[in-house]
Amino acid sequence: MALDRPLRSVLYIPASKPRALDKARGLPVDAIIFDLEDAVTTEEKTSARGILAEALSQGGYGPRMRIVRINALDTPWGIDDARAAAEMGADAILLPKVSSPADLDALAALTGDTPLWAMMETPMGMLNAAAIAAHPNLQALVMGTNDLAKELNTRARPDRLPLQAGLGLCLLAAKAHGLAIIDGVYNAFKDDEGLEVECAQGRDMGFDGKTLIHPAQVAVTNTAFSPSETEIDTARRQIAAFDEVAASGQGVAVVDGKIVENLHVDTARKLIAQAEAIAAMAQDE
Ligand SMILES: CC(C)(COP(=O)(O)OP(=O)(O)OC[C@H]1O[C@@H](n2cnc3c(N)ncnc32)[C@H](O)[C@@H]1OP(=O)(O)O)[C@@H](O)C(=O)NCCC(=O)NCCSC(=O)C[C@H](O)C(=O)O
Ligand SMILES: [Mg+2]
Repeated sequence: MALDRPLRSVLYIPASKPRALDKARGLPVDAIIFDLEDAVTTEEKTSARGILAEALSQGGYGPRMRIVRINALDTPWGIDDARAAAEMGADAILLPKVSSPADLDALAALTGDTPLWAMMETPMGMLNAAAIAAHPNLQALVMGTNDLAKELNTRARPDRLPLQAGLGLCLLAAKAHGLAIIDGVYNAFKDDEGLEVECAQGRDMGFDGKTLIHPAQVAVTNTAFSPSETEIDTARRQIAAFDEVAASGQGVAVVDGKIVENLHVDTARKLIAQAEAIAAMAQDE
């Protein structure tokens, strides 16, 4: 299931917090994950489901993609969450701790045609990433770097070296199957500089965007995952230069001292399309 839209900033909102659910209606995020899992206490699990259903029925989220993260199906809440989420009219349902395609089969049996997203956050999930990404109902992978770090007993490092194998496997799996892939959260939500570094790393690696935990992280992330003015200018000049040489029967142009072939033009056109989609989304808000 291909998903062709901006997903730079994907904000988690605890479904138990009406004030945050309301605030999100005015935030410039590309997508929202309404969370019934880790951000919601055991005592609030059931009431959060009702609060979320009410918020989604009221609407007001505009062009933002709406995803509901349920509890795992082997928890006391998972099956009821899945059934309720399928009735909420969300754009997708996100299943945590997916370790094999069978986890998604079990969810799809409860949710029908609703598109699915998968949290990638267990060692077995990393090893089965290719099989998981091949699931027909799946639209996107979301990295759960907190759970993955816990399972691997890693130390936190700014370069995320201990997580690189898992991040890389999931990226390859997503790209091989044409899925979107969103990077994990940056926990220090008041540290803009650290967030910038981690966003740049994720963007360089090929992630489509980053999951966020606080509104203060939105601006930095949107900027990091948007094409810059320089990139847009270079892409336009590459397309023009290639069209010019192609008209005279040649297959290679040179821009800024670097060759431009048809594959580079594909990348340039994709970048321009992304910039246009971001601009269109901003107008819809
Ligand atoms: C981290 C927080 C607990 C901080 O909350 P709070 O102290 O209320 O922050 P502020 O006072 O600075 O809030 C200012 C206003 O912003 C609103 N707000 C805060 N957070 C959000 C949000 N996520 N979405 C929308 N709005 C938000 C507050 O309501 C204030 O509004 P107002 O009063 O009108 O000014 C809190 O940010 C929070 O709970 N964040 C989400 C945490 C979360 O979702 N965790 C689970 C996901 S992370 C994860 O599980 C990843 C994965 O599974 C893994 O394994 O890695
Ligand atoms: Mg997690």
